[in-house]
Amino acid sequence: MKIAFFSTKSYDRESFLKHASDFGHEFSFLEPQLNRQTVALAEGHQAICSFVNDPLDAPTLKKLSDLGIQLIALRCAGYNQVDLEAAKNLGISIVRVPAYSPEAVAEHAFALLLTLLRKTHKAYNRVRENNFSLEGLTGVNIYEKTIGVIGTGAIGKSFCRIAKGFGAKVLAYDLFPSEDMKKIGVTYLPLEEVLSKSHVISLHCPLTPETRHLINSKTLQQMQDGVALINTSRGALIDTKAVIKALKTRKIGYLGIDVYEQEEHIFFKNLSEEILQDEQISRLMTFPNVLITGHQAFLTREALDQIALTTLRNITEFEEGKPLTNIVAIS
Ligand SMILES: NC(=O)c1ccc[n+]([C@@H]2O[C@H](COP(=O)([O-])OP(=O)(O)OC[C@H]3O[C@@H](n4cnc5c(N)ncnc54)[C@H](O)[C@@H]3O)[C@@H](O)[C@H]2O)c1
Repeated sequence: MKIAFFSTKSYDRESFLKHASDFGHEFSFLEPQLNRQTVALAEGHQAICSFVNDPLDAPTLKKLSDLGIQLIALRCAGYNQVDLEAAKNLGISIVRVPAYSPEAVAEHAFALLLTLLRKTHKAYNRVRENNFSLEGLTGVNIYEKTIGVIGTGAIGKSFCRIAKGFGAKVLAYDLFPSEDMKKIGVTYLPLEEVLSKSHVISLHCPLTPETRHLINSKTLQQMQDGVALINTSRGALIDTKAVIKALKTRKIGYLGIDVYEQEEHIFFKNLSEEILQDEQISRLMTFPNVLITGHQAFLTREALDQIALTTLRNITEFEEGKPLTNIVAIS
C-alpha cells in the first residue's frame, strides 16, 4: 500500500526503512503534523500513519475519507486524539500499536523519579563547572517507601516490578486489578487510599473522560505533603493549574512529567529560537523540583523496532483483507 507518514522524525524513517523490504509497502515520509491544514498531503495514498499529537478530528477525518483513505495506522498505543465516532461513520478503520515496549515507558518513569529524588540533574551541571560541593544535593531513598501506581496495564505492571525491585511497598488502583501483580505483592486499594498513603504516585492509566484531570485540587489534598508525582501517561490526567498551586505550597515535593496538557503545540519541535507563549509550562520550568521531558518515554531502539514491525503488520493485514488484530474497537 502507499502510505503517507505524518509527523515523521529521523528515528521513524530509520526504523520503518529497516523493515520495509519485508512488507513491500510504499512510504512517503512527511514532516508536518497531520491536521486540517496539512491533510491534503494524504492525496494519492491509500493509508496514513500518524502519531500521538496528530489531531484526527471530524473535519480532518472527513477530508481523509474524501481522499480515499480507508485505514489510519497509529504508530502509538493511545488513541484519545481520534474522533472515533466520526471515523466509524466514515467507515475508516483505525489500527494502533497496543504494546511495543512497556518497559521503555516504565523505565523512563523510574528515571524521572530517580533523577528528582537523587538530584542527578543538578549534580551533572555542578560537576561540569568544577563544583564538587554536596550542599543542597541530599536525596531520598526509595527503599521501604510507598509507591502508588494508578493503572496497572502493560506499563503500570512493568513499573510495579521495578518498584518492587527497589524494595518499595507498592499500592495500586485499577478498574481491573491484576492477579499477577497481587502475586508479586502489589496491594490494590481504592483510589483515595492509594493517593493518601503513597510517597510517590505514578500515573499509568489512559486518558478517558473519567480520568481527565484525575489529579486536581481535590485529589491533591488527599495526598501526602511533599509527594512525588510522575506522569508518563497523558498530560490531561493532570490539572496543570492545580499542580502549579500545589508546587508553590510544597504539597508536591517533586514533579516528573513526560507529557503535558498543551503538549501538541510544543513537543517534538525545536523551539530554541522562539519565545515560548505557554505560560503554564514556562512556570513549571522555574521550579527546581520539576523535571520535564518532551514525550520521550517510548523512545528506545527496542520500542521503535516494535512500533515499526507492528504498524507494518497492521497495514498488511488490512491490505490482505484479514481480521485486524490491533483494530481500535469503536462502540
Ligand atoms: N510517554 C510515552 O511515551 C507513552 C508511551 C506509551 C503509552 N503511554 C501512555 O501510557 C498509558 C498506559 O499504557 P499501557 O500500555 O499500560 O495501557 P494498558 O491499556 O495496558 O493499561 C491501562 C490500564 O489502565 C486501567 N484503567 C483504565 N481506566 C482507568 C481508570 N479510570 N482508573 C484506573 N485505571 C484505569 C486499565 O484497566 C488498564 O489496566 C497509555 O494510555 C498512554 O496514554 C505513554
